Amino acid sequence: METTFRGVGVSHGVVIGTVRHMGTAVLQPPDRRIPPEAMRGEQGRARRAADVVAADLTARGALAGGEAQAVLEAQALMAQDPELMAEVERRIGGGSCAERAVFDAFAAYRALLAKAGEYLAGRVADLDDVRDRVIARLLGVPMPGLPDSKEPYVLLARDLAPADTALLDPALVLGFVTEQGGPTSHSAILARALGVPAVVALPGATGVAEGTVVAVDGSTGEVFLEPDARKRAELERQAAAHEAALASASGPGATVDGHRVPLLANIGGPADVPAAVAAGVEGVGLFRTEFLFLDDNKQAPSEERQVEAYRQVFEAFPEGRVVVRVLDAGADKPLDFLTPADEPNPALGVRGLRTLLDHPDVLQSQLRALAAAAAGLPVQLEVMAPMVADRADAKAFVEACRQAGLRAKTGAMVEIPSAALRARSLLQDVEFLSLGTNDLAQYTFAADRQVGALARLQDPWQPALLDLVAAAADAANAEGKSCGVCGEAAADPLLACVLTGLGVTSLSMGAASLPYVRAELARRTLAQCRRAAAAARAADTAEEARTAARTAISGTDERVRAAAGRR
Ligand SMILES: C=C(OP(=O)(O)O)C(=O)O
Ligand SMILES: [Mg+2]
Repeated sequence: METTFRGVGVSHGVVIGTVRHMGTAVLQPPDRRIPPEAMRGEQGRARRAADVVAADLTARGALAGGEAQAVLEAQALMAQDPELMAEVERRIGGGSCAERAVFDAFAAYRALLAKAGEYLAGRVADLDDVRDRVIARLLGVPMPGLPDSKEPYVLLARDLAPADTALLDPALVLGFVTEQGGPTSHSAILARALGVPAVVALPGATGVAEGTVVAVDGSTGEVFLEPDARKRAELERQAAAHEAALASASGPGATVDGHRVPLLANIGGPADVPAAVAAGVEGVGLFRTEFLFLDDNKQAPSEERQVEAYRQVFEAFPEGRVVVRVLDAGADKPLDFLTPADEPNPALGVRGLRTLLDHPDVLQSQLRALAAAAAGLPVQLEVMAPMVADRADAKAFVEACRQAGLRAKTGAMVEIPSAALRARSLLQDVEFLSLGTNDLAQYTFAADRQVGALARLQDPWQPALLDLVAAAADAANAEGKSCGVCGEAAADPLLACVLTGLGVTSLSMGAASLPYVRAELARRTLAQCRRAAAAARAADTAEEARTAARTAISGTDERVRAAAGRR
């Protein structure tokens, strides 16, 4: 029978596929004692498990080829190492069960390797992986790490760490569902970057059995187990209608009655530029520069390296607008050489602009590199600071830009409620605002964005968050300045219309979301967007705001009819 679960949809689209689990590393198996008559059988079980793991590693090596093959073959040899197997059998002879004997024998071998200098010590991680695989095989649980599958699948996991996601093969992962993570977590941002449907914060997701067929609707957050033929047909129809709507919209962002809302890209470096250009973005609304600094946790990258990376991005958008955010270190992006190690609450500590004002040399070097990279190019460079709290912060940032000789528009990110409430005061110094709704939600609701259990409070449809967006947009409007959104809120098509109705002047998002936002905006008039915005703000909960906006926006409008008549 079909069962439906609901989590938080974070990456659009519908997909139907077979579930494969992300395996977790094996914890220490209990020391179950076995009677003497079971020992031979147990030794055979251990040998067979090691043989199967070795054969599997060799087969995967042959498939991968190159350097990966050498590594996997070396691991296969470890699994069958005669001395190691003899030690496993000796321990089983002493009364240990196979899982525990493997765990203890590998631990002894591991200690030897770790002591044996750099090269062998580097192989400790490979040895641990072999141990976890043999134990997983003995326990009959999924292998650790990403599933070994040649067939495309829907990945189920408690959460996905950046290290796991770096290895994801977009050709195999049809979509994913996680138990933890909120709309602004790593898993969600990655899903959007890959362009696969995803649902996060779904309690009990990992309880769904391997091999179950599921349909994942990344827009509504619904996950259907074993959908029947009728449900599949309905979902496929919806997906096809969606694709057709996407294909019909192109060009710059605008409502059907011609109110322009530039659609810009969020990028993390030059590697994200091709996808952004392919999606037809009108520029970059958020260039997160942290990527350059994360390579080396001990020092800032040289000015020359920075110039090279920035220039690559600027050259890709000749005459386009590129909004660069200066380094946002601290909290979820700590850097050893900048972030204090002893903060009791790093999200409320020295991060973002606060870090840079404490390290003016790092800020000056970055601003000089930006100026040098833009020199002689027609790019419209805008530079903004993360985590601006008040006018003193805004003033200090503008002054730093002036000192570095940077000729660019200067702006402030609105990520702290104080900045939204006093936006007009910030705008006496900066030339534009950009709403970072991920952090703005975190600080408005005192809800850590990394904690999946608080997903309800990080929902960007929360009316209190919409009130703060309206306050910032109204202030910018009154000052004749721009106010964009570059947080994940801009990637939700219906919410993008609401933000437009609230008066924001541009929307910046991961490239994969852009066609959905463009298509939705192109179906609505500005008046409809405004009605949806008013209805959402009048609601009391995020869920009610979503429903109210959906109802308000779908009412017919004279200008829609007029626009349709002209076509
Ligand atoms: C865009 C934002 O910045 P980041 O997600 O990089 O903190 C935000 O906080 O909304
Ligand atoms: Mg932020």
